[in-house]
Amino acid sequence: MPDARLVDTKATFAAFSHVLDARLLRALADLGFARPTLVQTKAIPLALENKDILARAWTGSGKTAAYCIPLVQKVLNAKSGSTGSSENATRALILVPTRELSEQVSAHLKGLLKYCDPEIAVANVCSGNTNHLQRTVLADKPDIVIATPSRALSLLQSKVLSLTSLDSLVIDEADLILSYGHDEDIKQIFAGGHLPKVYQSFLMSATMTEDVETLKGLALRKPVILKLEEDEDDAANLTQYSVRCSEVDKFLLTYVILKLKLVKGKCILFVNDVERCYRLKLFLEQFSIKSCVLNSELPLNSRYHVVQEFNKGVYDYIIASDENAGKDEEDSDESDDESWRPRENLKKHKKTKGTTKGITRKPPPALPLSSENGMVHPHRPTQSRRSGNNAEKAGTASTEFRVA
Ligand SMILES: Nc1ncnc2c1ncn2[C@@H]1O[C@H](COP(=O)(O)OP(=O)(O)OP(=O)(O)O)[C@@H](O)[C@H]1O
Repeated sequence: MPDARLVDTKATFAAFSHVLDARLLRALADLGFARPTLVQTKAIPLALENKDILARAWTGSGKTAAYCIPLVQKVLNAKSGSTGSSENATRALILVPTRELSEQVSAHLKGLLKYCDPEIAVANVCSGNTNHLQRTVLADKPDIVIATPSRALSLLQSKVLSLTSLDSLVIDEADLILSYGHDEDIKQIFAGGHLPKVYQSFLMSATMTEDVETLKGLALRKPVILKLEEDEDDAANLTQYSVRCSEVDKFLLTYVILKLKLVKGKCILFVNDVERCYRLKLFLEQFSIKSCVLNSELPLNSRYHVVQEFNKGVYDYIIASDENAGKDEEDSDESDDESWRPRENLKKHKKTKGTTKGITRKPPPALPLSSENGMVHPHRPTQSRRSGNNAEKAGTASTEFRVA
């Protein structure tokens, strides 16, 4: 449920009955969506007028439905035969940075399509299905495809996915997608002749970053820009402290900070490389401070296990490394886990130092972590950042600090 301040109290979904299919309205009612959020009120009619949209609104403000509702409606229109052919064709592609998000979007669409099944088919090609299964699913030309850019590109290049009938392209989490190492893939999707000449694009983002500007140039033509957040940026909610000390004192200082509870509650400690994770863990163990280690050398299952243990309270401290272990993730099963990418916080941190631009197929696959109510998630939490802030006020959220 979005923050009450993000809901449009003057609007109802019923007011969209002239543009939205009754089945969609029924599904929205079943989902408990009585009123649209602000971003939905603005985006839905504009999207149905085929405008390119850049929507910037807080996490948890309902951006997913803001593009999914018009997407579904447009597919229904196209399939009704009045505005197009009823032949099977992929008409919408939703690009997301991580598999986790693809699952959320897929679940959301499933709810919206409750009464349109089987008329509209959705394929989430980020999920753990085998290539063979994905080929079979895509052979039926599902109406809506959800993919990470790397997956979409490989399916396009192998001609398993065809976008010749594409009506709508969505880039969700546009502020994160490039920092998750997808920049080359995205460029190739746009430059590789995979897209038709005319289609509508949506860029959905929680923040306005240089990456969003880059994507805007690539994906949008004369977009309507919806800016539905206050001019408050994340940094306004953060306090950053730094202590200059010698290398030999760093671990000791970390111990003192934890021991004296200068940092309260759960804590994520960032270090520069994998080896240092273990060194700091061993160091803290000498003082009976238990911690767990999280880095890109651990297998996927272990990483999730570590995060779960942290969330359950088995450990109060995660020592995490940003270092890219350098393994070729492209062909392994784990390549699907694109949640193992730098966190937006890290990106912003680097940005302030002016070092993020020109990302190629990098970047250090830092951490899939974000914290919400003290819980760590392998992805940015879906709740409003504001609720995260409240949690911090309540003293329950985790803290992050860097032992460089
Ligand atoms: N109009 C609405 N009425 C009630 N609940 C809603 C409405 N729109 C969205 N929600 C719910 O609010 C929550 C947050 O929505 P959503 O995940 O779409 O936000 P978002 O802006 O896309 O966030 P993110 O930036 O993380 O992608 C979800 O649980 C969603 O089901």
